[in-house]
Formats: sequence, structure tokens, C-alpha cells
Amino acid sequence: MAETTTTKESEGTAAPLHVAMFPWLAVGHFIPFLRLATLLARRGHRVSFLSTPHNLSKLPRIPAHLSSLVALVPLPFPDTPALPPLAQSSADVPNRHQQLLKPAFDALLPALRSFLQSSRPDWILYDYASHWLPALAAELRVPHAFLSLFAAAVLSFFGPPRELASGRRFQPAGGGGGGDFTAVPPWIPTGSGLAFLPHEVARVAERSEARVETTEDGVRFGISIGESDAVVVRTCEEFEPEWLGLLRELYGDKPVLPVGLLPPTDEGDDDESDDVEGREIWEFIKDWLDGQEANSAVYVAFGTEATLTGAELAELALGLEMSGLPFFWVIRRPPGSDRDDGLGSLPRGFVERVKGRGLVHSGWAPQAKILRHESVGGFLTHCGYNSIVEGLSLGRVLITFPVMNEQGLNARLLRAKGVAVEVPRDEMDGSFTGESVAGAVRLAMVDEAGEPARAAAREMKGVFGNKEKNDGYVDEFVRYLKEHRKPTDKINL
Ligand SMILES: O=c1ccn([C@@H]2O[C@H](COP(=O)(O)OP(=O)(O)O[C@H]3O[C@H](CO)[C@@H](O)[C@H](O)[C@H]3O)[C@@H](O)[C@H]2O)c(=O)[nH]1
Repeated sequence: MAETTTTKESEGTAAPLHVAMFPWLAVGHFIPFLRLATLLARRGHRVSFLSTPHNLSKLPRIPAHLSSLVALVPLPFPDTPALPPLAQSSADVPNRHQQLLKPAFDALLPALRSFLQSSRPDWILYDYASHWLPALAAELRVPHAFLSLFAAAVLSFFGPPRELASGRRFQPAGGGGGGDFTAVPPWIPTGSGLAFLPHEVARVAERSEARVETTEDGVRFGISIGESDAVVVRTCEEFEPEWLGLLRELYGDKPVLPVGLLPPTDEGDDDESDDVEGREIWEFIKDWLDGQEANSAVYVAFGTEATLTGAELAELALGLEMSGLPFFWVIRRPPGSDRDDGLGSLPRGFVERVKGRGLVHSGWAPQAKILRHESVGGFLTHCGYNSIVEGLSLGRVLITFPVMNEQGLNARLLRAKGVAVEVPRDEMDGSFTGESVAGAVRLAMVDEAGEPARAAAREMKGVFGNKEKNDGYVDEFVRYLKEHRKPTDKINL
């Protein structure tokens, strides 16, 4: 085939970029990708945000004045009879069936290829799961960067990309692999304590129950990192200097670029509640928050993927009741069930007993807005990275209750940074008592012994919530993208 070389209209560092973004099928991934999309659009760059139609229809609103710069590009979701209708993201699928989404995600490759061939973006930013994307982008000569929604400490824990891509890192240590996730790996300082607890590993293993023939996550990670042109990490030098340093050593020549923490802004970029129902929910919550004293209430939420067992919900409820403190608790509706509001496991009479002091909400709640309310002092969280960023960007002390994925590592990182109090649990089976919840909540929120954690969390606001610093990282990232875009565009005819 003949190859012609054309000069791009956009050539030169002054011209705006066209950046494609392709997140994994998870709400906790759409939100930060979209936040970065908005930040690029604010700087005059064009973004193509690629996902499946149902996921795109549920994204938070893009500010009206930027919407012409952010194109939502639908990629048809393949027919997957094993999944419930319209289940196109991890929030719609129970944990044990999560892996069913992977083959469906992989089947988006041909549509992505067509998009890249016809649109020829300057860059594509992709997530950990599309291990096939770097080869595709390289073939089409599209610069491609892996956008890590995981902290540098977490990436460091998983180790060098070659080891990950070989599949050895995620194999049990006894079977010849390096995968004892409960041990601090040899390339990490032992004193860091960065490792999973046995019960956290068991929760992750639940996923294998569905027995889906698909590339395992470690391999996806390894190839996504190893074959990228650059690794972009949602973090900053001020929060993770030691881990960014180690990551650069582990990744060799690969550029490692911190993009800042991508916190929610108070400029309405994350305003999900522009529909009537959303506005009503917020009014209701705000009324309750307005009635609490400043810094007094605990916000309790576990993200979009974790489903707690009935026993865990019941014990948490007892703990919140025993703490004697005001709380606002968001309970997620179990995926795949229209009628179950998730409240059935709460102890009998609990809602009435805590009435006035504690409020339980079933379903979606505007988390970023709630955390911004001055009544909220602390956040009992599953340690999803978005929740951590949102809480610390407002200086809220964290009470950690990791459930799955990398959340255990996040909890260890927060403990090392001194900004959190972890709910004590049995290391082997994860069990805990209401007393341990109440103790952790009171320590974080009111006890004198918890003041250092509260002070450290307040201080983190200056890092996580620092607009100027975070903007600086995005500016630096944009500069890199501009400097490393392809000056000419080769088109195969
Ligand atoms: O009722 C809700 C529920 C969630 N959110 C928002 O949804 C996001 C949830 O993100 P996160 O806190 O990270 O939780 P998950 O979506 O459960 O997190 C998944 O994605 C994260 C980022 O990769 C990982 O750290 C987690 O382990 C993984 O479970 C946040 O922006 C929340 O503000 C709401 O606004 N309202």
C-alpha cells in the first residue's frame, strides 16, 4: 500500500490538541477520565470520550460552555446474554460476575480501530483493562498513554510491567508466581507495610467464581503499562514523592507523569444533579446537613462496586449507632435488582432509633457536594481512590474500611500518611464488631488521641484541594502531550 505523508493542521505546539479517552467500564473510572477531559477542554483542547451508549448516557453533565469541545463517542456494546440488560459497567454487575464485562470490553476493539482510523487523534489515553490498545495505537501511529487511576504506591506494589505481563505476579507464590499479595514485595521498603491483608485477597478472589475465559487483570495491567508511550498517574510529587521515585526506577525509561489529583471543583463541573430527581435528593440531604453542627457529621459510603454482606451492614449500623455521632450513610442498591433497596440487613428498629441523628439513603447521592458541606467532618470510606481524593481535597479525616480491589493498599498508604483511622478487623476473615466501628469513628472524629489524624487530613487539603498546584500538573501534562504528538500524520492508502 502506498503511504502518503500529510502535515497536520494542528502541527506546532500552539495548536489545540485532540485527545481520545477510553476508560474501563466503571463509574469510578468514567468520573476521573471525564474530569481530566473537562480540564483539557477548559484549556481549549478537543476530547473524544469513548464508551458504550448506556454508559455515556449516564455520565455527569459537562458544563454547557465546554460541551462543544467534548464529543461523546458511542461504541456499540456487544450482545452479552450472560449479563443483565443494560449492564454495561461494573456498577451494574455483582462482584462475582465482574469478569463477564472483560470479553465485552475486548469486543470494542474493531469499533475503536474505526474511530482511530477516521479521527486520527493526537493522543489516546487509556485504562488498565485494554491491553490490546497499545498495539492497535502503535500500528495506527497514534501516541498512547496509560492513565493510571491508581496511586503510585499501588502501581509500585504490583511491580515491573514485564513481570506483570508475564502473568507471574498474579499467580500464587506456591505455584511459582510472585503473587503473595499479603507480603511486602522485595522492591518496596519493608517498613512501608504496603501489602494486602488475607481477607482483602479473599474478596478479590470471589471474582474468579464466574470462570470467564479472559486475559487476567495482571497481564492487562502489565501490557497496558509496558507498551505505553508514557504512564500518567493521578497523583502528585507532594503526596507521593517516595512512590513516584520508586515507580520511575521500576519502569526504567518509561516517562512517568503525575497529572495531579483531579479533585472535584466547586465550579459545577461535577454537578450530577441537574435533573429534577437529583435536585430533590440534594435538597433533602442538604436540609439534613444544614441542621448539623460544623464538622460534626460522618459521611459513610462505599462507592459503586463494593457490596457489603448483610452481616457487615448490620455490624456497621450498630457501630454508627454506638458512636453517638451524627452520620449520613449511603447504601448502594445491589446490582441487578430493581426492588431491593439494600436496607433489609439493617438491624430491626435501627432507622427509627437513630432518627434525627443519623440518616440512611438508598441509591445514588451527590457525594462531592455532600463532602463539601461544612457539617461533614469525617468520611467512613471503602477507600476507592476517587473517594480518597474527594475527602482529602476538603480536609476530611478518613475512617477506612477497605473492601476489594486495591482498596487495602490505599488504606495502608493513608495510614502511613497519618490521615486516616482504620476500622480494626480480623486479618484472616475480615470480621469486625460494632464496638470497633464506634471506636474508630470516635477516635477519628472527636477523641483527643485522634487530633493528629484530623490535623494531618486538614493539611492534606493544601495538597489534594490545591487548585493552583493541580492546575500546574495538568498544564505540564498538556505541554508534554503537545511536545510529543506526531508532527506529521502518515496515512496508509
Ligand atoms: O452514590 C454515589 C456513589 C458514588 N459517587 C461517586 O462515584 C465515584 C466512586 O469512586 P470511588 O470512590 O473510587 O469508588 P468505586 O467506584 O467503588 O471505585 C472503583 O474505582 C476506583 C478507581 O479506580 C478504585 O480505587 C476502586 O477500588 C474501585 O472499586 C466517586 O467520584 C463518588 O463521588 C457518587 O457521587 N454518588
